[in-house]
Amino acid sequence: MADKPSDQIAQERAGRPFPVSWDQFHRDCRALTWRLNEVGPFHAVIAITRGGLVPAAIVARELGLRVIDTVCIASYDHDKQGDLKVLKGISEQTAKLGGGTGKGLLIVDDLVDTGKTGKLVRELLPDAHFATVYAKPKGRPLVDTYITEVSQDTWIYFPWDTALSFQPPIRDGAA
Ligand SMILES: O=P(O)(O)OC[C@H]1O[C@H](OP(=O)(O)OP(=O)(O)O)[C@H](O)[C@@H]1O
Ligand SMILES: Nc1nc2[nH]cnc2c(=O)[nH]1
Ligand SMILES: [Mg+2]
Repeated sequence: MADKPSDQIAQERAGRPFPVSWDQFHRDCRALTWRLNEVGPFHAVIAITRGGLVPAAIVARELGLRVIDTVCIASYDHDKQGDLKVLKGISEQTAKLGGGTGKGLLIVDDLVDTGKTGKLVRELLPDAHFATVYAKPKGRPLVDTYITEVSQDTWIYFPWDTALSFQPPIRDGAA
């Protein structure tokens, strides 16, 4: 049988679609930074790629941090989670700043869902502060600071994954 198109799979998976605009995302990142500003100071920001790159840039700008590193992890193929792969860890230089355990380092990701990614990063840097913009209930206990909680059956659509498109009128069956 032919595979379903990926947009159909995403639609079926998206029990509750939660689309986020650039404007909203920027606002939520700034709200996250207000909270983080009370917790720091931090030596460096570590973005979990790729989704963490955008919030990390905004948070780093607002906190005045210029040392930014990445942990590169691949897990979801679009909306299906496979095995986690650490494609790249943090640099030796950043590891030193965090005393080997991540103390004083700020890890940023766009969201936690099942918490698998967060758990892996926590194992790498147990004393780092882990912040996400959005959190679903299963992953929430792994996060130190987040802004908005959404239900586990929500699928968040980020502005870098979406584009404006025509919507049929509600009366004609639009969701
Ligand atoms: O809590 P979890 O169930 O582990 O899911 C959360 C992770 O899933 C997404 O990343 P993804 O692996 O899709 O890669 P991307 O950031 O490159 O889009 C998201 O950006 C988080 O990093
Ligand atoms: N875009 C997106 N990626 C995810 N990865 C895990 N959960 C989600 C989600 O709700 N939205
Ligand atoms: Mg990610």
